[in-house]
Amino acid sequence: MSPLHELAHAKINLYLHVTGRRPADGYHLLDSLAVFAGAADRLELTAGSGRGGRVTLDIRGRFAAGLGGDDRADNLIVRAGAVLRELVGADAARHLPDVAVVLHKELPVASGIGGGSADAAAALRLLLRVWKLDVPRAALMALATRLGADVPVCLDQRAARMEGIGEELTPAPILPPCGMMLVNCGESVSTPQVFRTRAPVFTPRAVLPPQWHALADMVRDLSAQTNDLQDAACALCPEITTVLSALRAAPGCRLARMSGSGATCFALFDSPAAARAAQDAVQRAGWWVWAGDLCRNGGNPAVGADSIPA
Ligand SMILES: C[C@@](CO)(OP(=O)(O)O)[C@H](O)COP(=O)(O)OP(=O)(O)OC[C@H]1O[C@@H](n2ccc(N)nc2=O)[C@H](O)[C@@H]1O
Ligand SMILES: Nc1ncnc2c1ncn2[C@@H]1O[C@H](COP(=O)(O)OP(=O)(O)O)[C@@H](O)[C@H]1O
Repeated sequence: MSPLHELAHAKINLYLHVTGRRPADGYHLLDSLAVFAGAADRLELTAGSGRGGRVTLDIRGRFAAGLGGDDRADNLIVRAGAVLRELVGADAARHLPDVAVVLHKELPVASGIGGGSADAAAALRLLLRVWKLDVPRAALMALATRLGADVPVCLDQRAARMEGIGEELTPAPILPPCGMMLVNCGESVSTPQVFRTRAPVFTPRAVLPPQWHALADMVRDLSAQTNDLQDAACALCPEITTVLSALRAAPGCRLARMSGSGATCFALFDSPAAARAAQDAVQRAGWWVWAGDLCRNGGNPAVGADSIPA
């Protein structure tokens, strides 16, 4: 059988408000607009002849070393296989084909763009296909949430508003044409540490229109919103401030901000071409720079339906 392929796109938080805390576990409640950039990891899955639904993983690509070590059990791709086997039950899992996955890791690790979550979601999409499973959408979303708060939004890879801890998804405003640049300085930032370091204040949820017709409208609204984790991340990793200054000085930049808990920052431009044209002005030694378009309309209509077709 020839390999199946999936792209795991970078998730960008255009704004991120911390609106409260969950009493049960202290997790922070968020209001965030997540969009997906063309930048992506690539997954390749080949089914083997063995049975039992085992998932083996080989990691290659620019950021493979960031996921070092030979023990793959903790990798979100392998864990996606484990939660799906658990869902179908031990008896049925015995008959599932073993699979070999190759992850081409092209997104920086632990960098606020949800690469691990996107990989987990891509693995779920591939496993549902190769194992011919028909899982109702609600069950799939619950399973994705167990893997991480960002995994549900990565299943569809469609722009969405995220609330709760990320698992409450509603459609995003229709986005205007624009281009995006992403810059990561090479330092990973710890998400729990950023949450711990932030000032203990909350921001109300944003008011969003159903559509932004032009980039200027979206930039005007986003300018009134914030990433509430940015100051804490800059305090922990001062180079983020340098990245933001470089993006703001780039020709054609309309807005620059950090994504998620950092350290990756994004900038918006009038078009993908304008973003690409500004790339050289921003590039510094050791920085990862990507420029291009957003994913539009989502890449996975199969998981947009009520259930996953076999
Ligand atoms: C901040 C966001 C925004 O999209 O993105 P990233 O920076 O990860 O891309 C996410 O909410 C990241 O969610 P997730 O990826 O599940 O975070 P994890 O690494 O599992 O969280 C690690 C720790 O951060 C804290 N945490 C995380 C999420 C949240 N809503 N409240 C929290 O308090 C908790 O202490 C948790 O144990
Ligand atoms: N396939 C994977 N890709 C990236 N990180 C992974 C993966 N599997 C497990 N992880 C772990 O998940 C953590 C968060 O990674 P990632 O999703 O890249 O962060 P972020 O959401 O901040 O961009 C990392 O500390 C990493 O060790």
